[in-house]
Amino acid sequence: MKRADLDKQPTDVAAMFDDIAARYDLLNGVLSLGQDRAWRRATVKAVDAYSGELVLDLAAGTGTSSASFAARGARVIACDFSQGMLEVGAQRRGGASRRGVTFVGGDALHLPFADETFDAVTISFGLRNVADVDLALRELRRVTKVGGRVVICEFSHIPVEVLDRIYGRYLMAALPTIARRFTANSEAYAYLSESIMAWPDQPALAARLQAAGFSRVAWRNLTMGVVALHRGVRGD
Ligand SMILES: C[S@@+](CC[C@H](N)C(=O)[O-])C[C@H]1O[C@@H](n2cnc3c(N)ncnc32)[C@H](O)[C@@H]1O
Repeated sequence: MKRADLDKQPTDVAAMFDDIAARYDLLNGVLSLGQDRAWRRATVKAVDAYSGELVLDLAAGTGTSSASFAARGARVIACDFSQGMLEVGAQRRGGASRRGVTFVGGDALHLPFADETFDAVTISFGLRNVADVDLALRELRRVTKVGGRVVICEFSHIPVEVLDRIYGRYLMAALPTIARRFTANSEAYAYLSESIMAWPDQPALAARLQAAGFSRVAWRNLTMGVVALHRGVRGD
């Protein structure tokens, strides 16, 4: 059983997701108490992709969100460095390039795309897992066209302290226990809890987006801040 630690060594992270790929989407629904669908709908709305646009869905995993962007007519590159996640995604869609979604292997820290390629770039529940968040943000900016947009959907923090503490208890105690019933690799879900607790809050992530060169940065809380949607624009 593979699990990553908070140093997020790329080989450990990729191996962990290879390991859980087959049950990944099922577990998302269970552990989020069904909220994941609403989070994805909000992300699709924020990306606001339209017909003819080229969208990068980075750390796309099995391409669950990528499919929703493509359903609006955009062409979507679903990029990830876990071969296992990409394979499950391609299998479910009947091929590695089908119905507007093309699965591509690639590392967020060295994106295999030319400068200013995409109309919009987005990453859902992926940024928290990369070893160098600031480098990944700079890479996202590099491949975005001038005037293009970035949308980050990531677990975050509930701004009301007492609620955040209760949520922290769910993360550290209940979540791995529930995961144990559904997957042989419950250790991966202990990593999930730890990495959420250690993740920067909403204003701190916004500051890092700005430091990476995005402008008009703003965010919106979903489920009281359990998840936050950050967005920004590449200004020049
Ligand atoms: C929690 S999953 C999210 C998958 C998908 N975006 C979703 O919303 O279901 C995190 C994904 O990030 C990918 N990932 C983590 N670090 C990465 C990196 N440096 N480059 C590319 N993908 C990465 C993992 O392989 C995994 O598929």
